[in-house]
Amino acid sequence: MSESVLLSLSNVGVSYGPVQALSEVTLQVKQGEFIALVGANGSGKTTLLQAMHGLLPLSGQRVLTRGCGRQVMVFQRPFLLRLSVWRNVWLALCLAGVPRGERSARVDEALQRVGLASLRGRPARALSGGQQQRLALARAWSLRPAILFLDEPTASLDPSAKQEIETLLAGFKAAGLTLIMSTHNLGQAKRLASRVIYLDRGKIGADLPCADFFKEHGQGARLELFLKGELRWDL
Ligand SMILES: Nc1ncnc2c1ncn2[C@@H]1O[C@H](COP(=O)(O)OP(=O)(O)OP(=O)(O)O)[C@@H](O)[C@H]1O
Repeated sequence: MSESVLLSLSNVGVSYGPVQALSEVTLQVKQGEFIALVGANGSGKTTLLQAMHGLLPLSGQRVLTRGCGRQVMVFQRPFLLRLSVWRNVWLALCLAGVPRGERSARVDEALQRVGLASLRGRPARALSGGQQQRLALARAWSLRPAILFLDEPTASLDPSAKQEIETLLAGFKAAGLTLIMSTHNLGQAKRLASRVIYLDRGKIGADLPCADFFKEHGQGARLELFLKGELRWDL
C-alpha cells in the first residue's frame, strides 16, 4: 500500500452551538486505506465524516494534499432523483463537469460494476433499499473519487443486501480507492477495514490497524466495554 497522505486533520474541533461534538482530533488518511469509524451513538462519527469531507466549519486544521482528487460521500439513505437509474448516474457526471463524450460509457461501466445494468431504465425511486444503495455506490464510483466517505451505508438493509454492499466495497478497496466508513457493525469493520478509529465522546479513543483493534487485551476500559457491547451511555 502506498503511504502517501491524502488528507490530514490537526487538533480539529466541531461544535453545534453548546454541543462540542468533536475535539482534539488529529489524524492522517493515507492512499488505499479502508478506515472504519466506530463508537457509541452520539460519539461523533457522522460529524467526523462531514468534517473530513469539508462540510462543516471547524477549529484546528484540515489539509487536503494538493492533487488529492475528488471526494464523494454516500449516506445511509441515498438521495435519488425522480429519474431512471441510468439518468441518476449520468446527471451526477454532468454536474461534476465530466465531458459529454465520456459520460455514457462511465454510466454503463458503473452500473455494470454494481449489478444494476439490467435495471438501467427503471425509476430509481422504485428500487429496493439495497438496490438504491448500490445505485448510490455506482454514482459515487462513476465520479472516480480519490476518497469515498460512507455514513453507515448498510444500516437499514437486510442481511443479503448488506452482504452485496460489503462485496462491492471490498471491490472498491481492491481497486485502490480510499474509503472511510462509519458503522455500528463491528463484524463489518473487521471484515472490511484496514484501520479502525474508535470515537469516544467526540475524541479519538483508539486508532489502530484492524487486527490490533480487535485484540482482546491492552485496550482502555471503555473500549473493552464498547467491544463487548456493554458500554453504558452514562459511564
Ligand atoms: N445538527 C446538530 N445540531 C446539534 N447537535 C448535533 C447536530 N448533529 C449532531 N449533534 C450532536 O453532536 C454529537 C455527535 O453526533 P454525531 O451524529 O456525529 O454522532 P454519531 O456517532 O454519528 O451518532 P450515531 O451513531 O447515533 O449516528 C451528538 O451529541 C449529537 O447530538
